[in-house]
Amino acid sequence: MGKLVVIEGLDGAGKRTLAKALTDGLAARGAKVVTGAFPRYDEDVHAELVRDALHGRLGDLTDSVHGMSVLYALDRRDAAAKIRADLDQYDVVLLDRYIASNAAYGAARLRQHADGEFVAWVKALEVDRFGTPMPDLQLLLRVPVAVAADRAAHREATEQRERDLYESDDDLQSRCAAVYDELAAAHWLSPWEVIDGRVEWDVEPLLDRYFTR
Ligand SMILES: Nc1ncnc2c1ncn2[C@@H]1O[C@H](COP(=O)(O)OP(=O)(O)O)[C@@H](O)[C@H]1O
Ligand SMILES: Cc1cn([C@H]2C[C@H](O)[C@@H](COP(=O)(O)OP(=O)(O)O)O2)c(=O)[nH]c1=O
Repeated sequence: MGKLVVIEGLDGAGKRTLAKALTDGLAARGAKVVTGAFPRYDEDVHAELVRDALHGRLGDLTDSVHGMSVLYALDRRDAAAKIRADLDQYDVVLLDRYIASNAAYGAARLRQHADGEFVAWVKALEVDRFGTPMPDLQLLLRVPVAVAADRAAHREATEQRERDLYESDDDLQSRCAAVYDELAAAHWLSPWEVIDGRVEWDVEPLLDRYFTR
């Protein structure tokens, strides 16, 4: 049975970059790794709707925090069987964003904290009701909001990728960073490790701690 490892953090924190480094590091240690990312924009109709909503194409849908969260949750519900099959076949299933993204962004939008009603609602929906697999380890890639915003802006300029509704809201990103810190401190759904994303990180100590065979 493989381990379900999740990378969480703000938009532009460097999650995609960390996923690549971890994948390479794990492969070098002989581990079989498969990676994925949520939302699955090009694979799932709910994720497609999320993209449309975040770019202003679904009217007032984005006004509803619960409505948006249900779409993200349905994307993961439809991926659950594949995640389970991958866990049978691989040593590590590495995901860029997962259930905690719904908890952090939704609670931040509602100005709640990690011990509030919304985070409990996400767990009840995704874990208890939908049976989406629980993570084994969650990695919070922690960077100051300004750094994440700069990186997201840089990527927008270099990759011609327009920032979406959440990405362009600095206050939301600040509140979201606070909820992420609380989720990590509470070890919500699994143990969490916090990685300092300001500096050039080294994944080897983390791999030594969790992935020695
Ligand atoms: N440790 C780092 N130092 C400097 N720039 C970084 C670092 N990690 C990522 N970046 C750059 O920041 C931008 C956003 O990184 P990315 O991995 O796409 O973030 P995310 O997936 O969290 O949105 C990219 O242009 C990437 O090259
Ligand atoms: C996966 C997920 C993402 N989000 C938010 C975080 C991001 O601001 C936004 C888009 O996800 P993101 O991973 O940033 O997609 P991309 O960078 O490829 O556009 O959705 C949730 O609110 N809940 C979720 O369950």
